[in-house]
Amino acid sequence: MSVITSTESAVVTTAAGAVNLNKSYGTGDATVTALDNVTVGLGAGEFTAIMGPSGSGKSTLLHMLAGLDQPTSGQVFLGDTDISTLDDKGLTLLRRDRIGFIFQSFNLLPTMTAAENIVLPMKIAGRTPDEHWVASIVETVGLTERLGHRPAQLSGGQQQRVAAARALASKPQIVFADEPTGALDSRSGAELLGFLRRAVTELNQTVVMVTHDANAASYADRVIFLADGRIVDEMRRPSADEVYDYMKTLGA
Ligand SMILES: Nc1ncnc2c1ncn2[C@@H]1O[C@H](COP(=O)(O)OP(=O)(O)OP(=O)(O)O)[C@@H](O)[C@H]1O
Repeated sequence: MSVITSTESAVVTTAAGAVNLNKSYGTGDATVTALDNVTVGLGAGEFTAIMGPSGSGKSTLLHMLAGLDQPTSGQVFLGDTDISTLDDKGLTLLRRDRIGFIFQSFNLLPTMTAAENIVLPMKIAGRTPDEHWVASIVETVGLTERLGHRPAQLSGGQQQRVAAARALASKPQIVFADEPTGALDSRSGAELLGFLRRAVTELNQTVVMVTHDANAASYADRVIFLADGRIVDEMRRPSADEVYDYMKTLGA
């Protein structure tokens, strides 16, 4: 989508977005509307957080934007590609080549070192990692001393930083993170969020993160609020307190 989104602070190119996106589960009386006519553009080179009460549609929106699930109706764009028109094979290639993922569970291979885990998806895809880029990611994530360690020899926070480095290693167009600090203590969570922040500010990456945590959202450039499957508001560079107070008005 080549839409340019104008904000009070900058003109931002859209990295991904949705137009009139709807997602329902089930049929008849049992139908659940998870997303209700969502239109949104996500800025390139920005860190966007998606917040909202439990069941508001955050994960559903992230899954649709990342090509992990098909919408009931509407369009989803990654750059200029309308991904709602792609078949399963096209979506698989798009996820492999153009998107990075960070999940709550780190999903590292236990028999491989941190360094091997970081470049594994690229090796599987038959791509040669850009060594300079991978080195800058590893340095930014603060893992240079740990590259020869296996996941079991790393703390949870270090494992999640390996997973984050893996997500960014192929220079994806966008990184989607689903509750990336959910399994971390607050200090490890802060380290991971600091890394995502630097990846955007210093390495010009694009990150979109679902979170329940107002403090985590305060690392973002923009926070989008969902309620009952709709976007109800957004804030730019809010403090944790501003996010927390707004979430209370949503009943969360
Ligand atoms: N596979 C599914 N089948 C049926 N209903 C679903 C399915 N996935 C999600 N839903 C429903 O869609 C709505 C939105 O769910 P979603 O997981 O996107 O919310 P969320 O904001 O991410 O919630 P949470 O913060 O609790 O993870 C909820 O009412 C949920 O029960």
